[in-house]
Amino acid sequence: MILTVTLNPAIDVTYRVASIVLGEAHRVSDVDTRAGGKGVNVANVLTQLGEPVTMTGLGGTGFPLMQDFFPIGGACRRTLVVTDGIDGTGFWEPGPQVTAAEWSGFLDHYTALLTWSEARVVVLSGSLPPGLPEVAYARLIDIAHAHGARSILDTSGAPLRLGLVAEPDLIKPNAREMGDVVGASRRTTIVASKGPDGLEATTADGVFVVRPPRPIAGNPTGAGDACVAALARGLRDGTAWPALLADAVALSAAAVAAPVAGTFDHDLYLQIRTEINP
Ligand SMILES: O=P(O)(O)OC[C@H]1O[C@](O)(CO)[C@@H](O)[C@H]1O
Repeated sequence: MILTVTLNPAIDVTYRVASIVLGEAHRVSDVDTRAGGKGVNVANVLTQLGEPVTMTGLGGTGFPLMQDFFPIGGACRRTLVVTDGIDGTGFWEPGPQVTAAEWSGFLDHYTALLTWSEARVVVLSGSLPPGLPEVAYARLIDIAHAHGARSILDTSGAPLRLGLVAEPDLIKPNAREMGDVVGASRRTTIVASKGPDGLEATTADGVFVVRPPRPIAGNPTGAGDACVAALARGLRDGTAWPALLADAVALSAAAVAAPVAGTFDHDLYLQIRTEINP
């Protein structure tokens, strides 16, 4: 089983417009509203792939997908993506203020989940809401490792730099985040996402690069989450790096082609997977 952790989930709103012009008013042709946040998107992609997954995190008021989320008193944030079908522009609210008692309650809840769920891989994704310590991810990685689970960390800035101290098994920085991973332990695999140029994995077995066979237009929001879903499945199964990266590149591209984050175009995924064929 794969456990995804979303400490700062969101109600993701996606607006479709004909084109985006700064300083102008826009007529919205389509509105999509759904529960999101990076770990939720990873879990949704894994579910569509038929993989067993459990979601947890901090569920503020108004967050509709409570399941194994730990309830907190603040309101769930919203995020907004405006897309013209060729690209997307995102606006991320900061999230609710989390109290020390809520964080401590979540740590107990998370430890209990790891004890009974037999999670083999824990995916920790996204920003931290206000009030959480910047070492939050390091703490959660330590607990995951103590329960025999492997860990994937997908975040940025101080939570990423401090999370590295706990030696996550895998991180997935983009070009902007590469400066944050300079001190990463040799035990941590770095899968650098290079946008349209694909993925480069620096691993204990060497460096592997896989590029998408052709450019895909659409809404790139959530493509990184689809990539993490493939990496989590591959880490759980011990898939060899060339095949694992091909899977992650194909799933990311198929997510760009889907209109909203947390979904992907299944036919395109299989097609690109065959085209890469490592
Ligand atoms: O947690 P953050 O880094 O603020 O990112 C949140 C956002 O990222 C996405 O997961 C896309 O990757 C959106 O669904 C949105 O909720």
